[in-house]
Amino acid sequence: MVYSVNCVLLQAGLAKIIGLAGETNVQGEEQKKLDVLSNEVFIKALVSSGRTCILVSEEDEEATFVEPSKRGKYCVVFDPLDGSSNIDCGVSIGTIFGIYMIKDGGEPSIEDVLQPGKNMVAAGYCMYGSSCTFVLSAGRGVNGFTLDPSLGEFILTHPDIKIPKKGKIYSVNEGNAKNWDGPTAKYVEKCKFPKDGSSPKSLRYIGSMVADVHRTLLYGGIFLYPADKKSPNGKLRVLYEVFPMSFLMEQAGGQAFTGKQRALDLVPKNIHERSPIFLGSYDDVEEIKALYAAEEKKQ
Ligand SMILES: O=P(O)(O)OC[C@H]1O[C@](O)(COP(=O)(O)O)[C@@H](O)[C@@H]1O
Ligand SMILES: [Mg+2]
Ligand SMILES: [Mg+2]
Repeated sequence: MVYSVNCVLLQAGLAKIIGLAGETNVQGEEQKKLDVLSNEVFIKALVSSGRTCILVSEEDEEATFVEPSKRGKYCVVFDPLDGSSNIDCGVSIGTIFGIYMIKDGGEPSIEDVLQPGKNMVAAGYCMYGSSCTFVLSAGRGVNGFTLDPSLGEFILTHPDIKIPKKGKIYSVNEGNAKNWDGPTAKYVEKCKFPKDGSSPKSLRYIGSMVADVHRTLLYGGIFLYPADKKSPNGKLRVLYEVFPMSFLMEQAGGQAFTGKQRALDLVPKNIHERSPIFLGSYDDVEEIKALYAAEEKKQ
């Protein structure tokens, strides 16, 4: 609920607030005004909800520990504004979040969020696009809601989302191709020039994870942000990008793989850790898993 109200506010804010904030975040990335604003909006709302105890945001170097008088049992990890580079040209962006729960009566500690993604109790995202879409899983399937601006409410428009078992689209930043490892390069080659007589897959890449994953969830296919020679751990952040999207994919019948293991089994050592990620339709992820397994056998 807190999330959906804030997503309405952010959608409204998008019309007015574009441009740079003049700061960089902890990861050395240029912050946009909307990165800063959305971070403040979510932190304030989550603290005042009285339901949270630890907040981890992409935009803050350290986790926020909620003061005892306002504390609840949930830890929220979030990317307040995903796809910042697309703000100024009006392309879809979003908010991604995952939720952990501390044990009853326990004193919150950073270990409560340095947990594998499979321990999340819920995850979701909101996409601010041609419509404002809220996708949520509390561990029993995935549901999609669309904002009705006249009511100011999200309406259940996509009940029980299931990702197609196999897709016809792959989504990756091909500008990094010269630095990819063997299995990723082979997989993309297969997408473009299949040798089994099937049709080539179409390439679609927006550069906002939330939009690329949303399309993958609804239409099927695969989203890849692999490791490369320049970024051996990939680019996307484990806690608030990789885990929530992997959680949703599995709940919708798809898979999420890091190149080494099931993504949701990863145990992050720090709150801004990164990981390569391949997620989407079950059969498509199965193919890339086979290529990484073959590569491992060779070594
Ligand atoms: O421009 P690249 O290297 O393809 O990276 C695109 C990825 O970076 C991101 O924009 C990172 O998210 P932020 O905007 O939250 O930093 C993802 O949304 C997207 O998948
Ligand atoms: Mg992001
Ligand atoms: Mg962001």
